[in-house]
Order: sequence, then structure tokens, then C-alpha cells
Amino acid sequence: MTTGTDMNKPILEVEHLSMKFGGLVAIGDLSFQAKRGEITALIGPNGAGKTTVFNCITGFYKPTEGMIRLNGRNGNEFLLERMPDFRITAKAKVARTFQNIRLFSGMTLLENLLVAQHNKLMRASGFTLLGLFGIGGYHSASAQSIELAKFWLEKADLIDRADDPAGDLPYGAQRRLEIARAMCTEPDLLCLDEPAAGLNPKESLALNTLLNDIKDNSGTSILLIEHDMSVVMQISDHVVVLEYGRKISDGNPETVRADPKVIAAYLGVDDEEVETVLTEVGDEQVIHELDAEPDPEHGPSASSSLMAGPISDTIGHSNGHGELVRVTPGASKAEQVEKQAAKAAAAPSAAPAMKKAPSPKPAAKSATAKAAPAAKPAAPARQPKAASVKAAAKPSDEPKKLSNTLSAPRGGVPDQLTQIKGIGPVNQRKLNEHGIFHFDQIAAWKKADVAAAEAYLAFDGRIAREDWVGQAKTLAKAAAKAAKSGGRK
Ligand SMILES: Nc1ncnc2c1ncn2[C@@H]1O[C@H](COP(=O)(O)OP(=O)(O)OP(=O)(O)O)[C@@H](O)[C@H]1O
Repeated sequence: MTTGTDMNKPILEVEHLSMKFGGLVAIGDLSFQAKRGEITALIGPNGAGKTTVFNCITGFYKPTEGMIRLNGRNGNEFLLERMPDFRITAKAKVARTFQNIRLFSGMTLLENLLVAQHNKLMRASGFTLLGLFGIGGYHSASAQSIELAKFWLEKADLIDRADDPAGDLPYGAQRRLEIARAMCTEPDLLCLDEPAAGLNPKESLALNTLLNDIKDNSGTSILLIEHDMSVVMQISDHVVVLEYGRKISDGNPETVRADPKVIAAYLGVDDEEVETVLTEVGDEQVIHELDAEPDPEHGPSASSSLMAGPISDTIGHSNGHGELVRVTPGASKAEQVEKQAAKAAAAPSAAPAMKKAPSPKPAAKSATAKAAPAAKPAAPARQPKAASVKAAAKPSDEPKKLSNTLSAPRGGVPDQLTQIKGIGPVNQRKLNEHGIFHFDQIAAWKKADVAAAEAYLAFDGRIAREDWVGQAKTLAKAAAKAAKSGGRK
């Protein structure tokens, strides 16, 4: 630890951070900074590595490579990657909340906030029984802790419920209580993992108010992971976008939301997220960017990712050659695959040319207005494209068909495929439409099946990277075991 007094230094500096899990590179050579006194948002599609970054910052994971420097409020400098997690909280003053609420639900709100100050109180007691009985500064520390707890209960608009059990609070209020509890540790950096998840619009608004208050009045800087784009765009000063563990964009919300790389990354996920991005943050400027000719400045660039191909990348297609995929007008992943399949179908070696399905307007193009959410443009536009990929790819030699489809789920009950990390409800529906209903079907996929599914879902390399097959094997085993023990009873 060194000391200095430069308050202009960023609160957090992440340099060349990499985190590998066996062969999987969850974060590859990531560098970014979070400025003091600002709200920095870390966004990206599912599996992009956001939580892993948080886990590295808060000491839950030790990064494989790289440096994480926290420049504390009082001039202290900490290299977090070298510190155990409890010291990161106590010394470096980094607090965090989790995706899943972790309150002491049987304790009152006030008690939850006092427990958070346990370290301070124990120090004041001198770690002795006498201290607890009032010798030394315990009493005044205890009174201060109660005052601090009350202060944050007020800020979180929860003071009226101070004596109620935390478990009795509505969901949105529990989220604010978690943040209040974290603030009772008087952190320099507050890391929030999806604080708006599951909140209704009113609760979202209350959360925004609390976070802005923290930013403006407490001196605590905030780093948050968030999927709710409206929250991100409303309260963030700075947004860092990850895709497959690498940074694809970094800047203020306006810059990031107009960055075609960001749009493309979200287009590669699923229809719901595309729709969210295009309707909540999309505007004429975004549409214009996507309509423009490829721009070498904003378009695809070479990536140093250890894990994922850059957005401009070579992907295999039917004749075995790679072809450069560019972020061009309406270039969703689905559209890229469709174009390649159409090309393959038109090649002279192909069987009698299949009629290409009428190409619908690019999803991004049809999602023109914030004010027209009822149009739900992205989903219907993408659906026929995926179908046309299937149809157009048929005549080629490349196996584009899943080998183990079913016409209906066995026993009429499909498995909940969303248990596989990386499969959301939209992709579950698409898989079901394609005859995949059970974990054991995915567990049995060979390379060709994975390629076919990736083409169908327009997920370039993601199924392998997220190891859906491995995850499905584990889930299939558990399901078989459960069925067996159920049968024995
Ligand atoms: N402990 C772990 N062991 C193995 N792989 C892991 C581990 N933690 C994360 N991963 C993998 O690292 C990648 C990034 O995961 P991470 O949870 O950080 O993504 P994320 O962006 O937070 O996703 P989400 O938005 O779904 O929470 C994923 O492929 C995930 O499966």
C-alpha cells in the first residue's frame, strides 16, 4: 500500500485483466477505469463476463493476469488482485451487493444495518468483554452506528419500517435495504450486481433516486452491472460494454448506445434483448448508424481477445472457407448467417437453387421509434430469417440439421432449458420450435449439432464457449437421478 493525495485519479483502474476457468477465458485482456464520484456501468449480453469482473474486484476470484488498482478517498492505493476478500472490504473499502438478495430476513432493517458495522463496533470494543460493557469507546461507537443506520434508512426511504423484519419488505425495498447496508460500511467504491433486476418502474425510480443521492452526496463511487438499459442510460456517467470477456465499447451513454459494435453484440443475443436495446436506447442516430456504409472507425476491428472472435471475424460456411462478416446495415448475427447460407445455396455446386425467402427488413431498421413499443419489431423480423437460414442451407453438404430432434416433448413435459446458463426464454422457445425439449438431447449433441444450433440461433461460437453440452449433461444426470429415486418411492 502506498499513499498519495491525487483525488483526480480514477477510483478504480483495471489493467489487462484476464480470468480463465480451465480452458475457458471468461475475461481476456480487459482494461478500463471508473472515475471517482461517477456511476460506471458494466453492461453486456449474458455470459459476457460482468460478474466475473466483479468477483475479481471484490476478491472472490483471483485473476489469472492483470492488475486492479483502487485509489482510496484518503489517498491510499490498493492492488486488489493481491488482497484477500475480507481485506478488500475492510481496508480498501469496497462494498458489493449480489444478483440475489442476501439480507438477514429474520432480523429487523435496523439490525441488518448494524450487523454491517460489526467490524467497526468490534474495534471499538477493543475486542474485549470489558469493551463491550462500556469501557473505552464502545458506547459512543454503538450510538454512532445507530445514527449511521438511521441515516441510510432515511435515504433509502425505509425509516418507517426500521423495526420490521427485512423479509417482510417488498422486493424493491429489499434491494434498497441491501444498498443502505452496503453504505453503512462507508465504502469508497460500491459495486452493485444488477440492482434493478426484478423491479417495477416505481421501484426502479426509487432506486435511481437513491443511487444518484449516493453519487452526489456521499463521496462513494459506484460500479454497477445492469441489464435494464433504461436504468443504465439514465443514471450512468460512463458505460463499459463487454462481449465474450473483452471490451467492445467504452464511453458516455450517448456514445455507447450509438456504437454499432454494441448494437451488433446485442443483436447476437436474443430477440428480447435486441428489442430492449433498440426500443429503450435506440433512436434515429442508432438507426442511421446501422443504415450507413461500413465505417472503419466504428465498425469491426481486430481484437486481442483470447476467447472470442471479434465482431469482424471469419466464420465457417458451407464450402469450408471463411468469410469476413462486417457490421453493415442491419447486420444482426442472424442476417450474417442468412447471407452466407444464401450465397452457399446460389453456388454452382449446390443442388437446384432454392428460392430465398423474402428478406424481411433488418430488425434494427424496423425498430425505429421509442414511442412505438407495440410494434415489437425485432422478434417477428428475425424469426423468418432464421427459418430462411435453415431452408437455404439445406442443399449444401454441411450438416445444418440437428440430429436428435423430437416432434414433441417426452411425456408432454419439456425440461426447463433455461437452467442452462446462456439459454434465455427466447432461445428456449426457438429450441423447442426446432424439436429440442430435453437436457439429454443437448447433452448428446456432437460438433455438427452444435454448429447447426449455432446457425439456427445465430450464436457464433457461443454454445461451445458456454459449454451448453457439458451443462446439459450435468442437468440430464440430475434429472435421471431424480426420476429414478422418484420411481423407487
Ligand atoms: N466459477 C466459474 N467456473 C467456470 N466458468 C465460469 C465461472 N464463473 C463464470 N464462468 C463462465 O465465465 C463466463 C462469464 O460468466 P459471467 O457470469 O461473468 O457472465 P455475466 O456477463 O455476468 O453473465 P450474466 O449476465 O448472465 O450474469 C461464462 O461463460 C461463465 O459460464
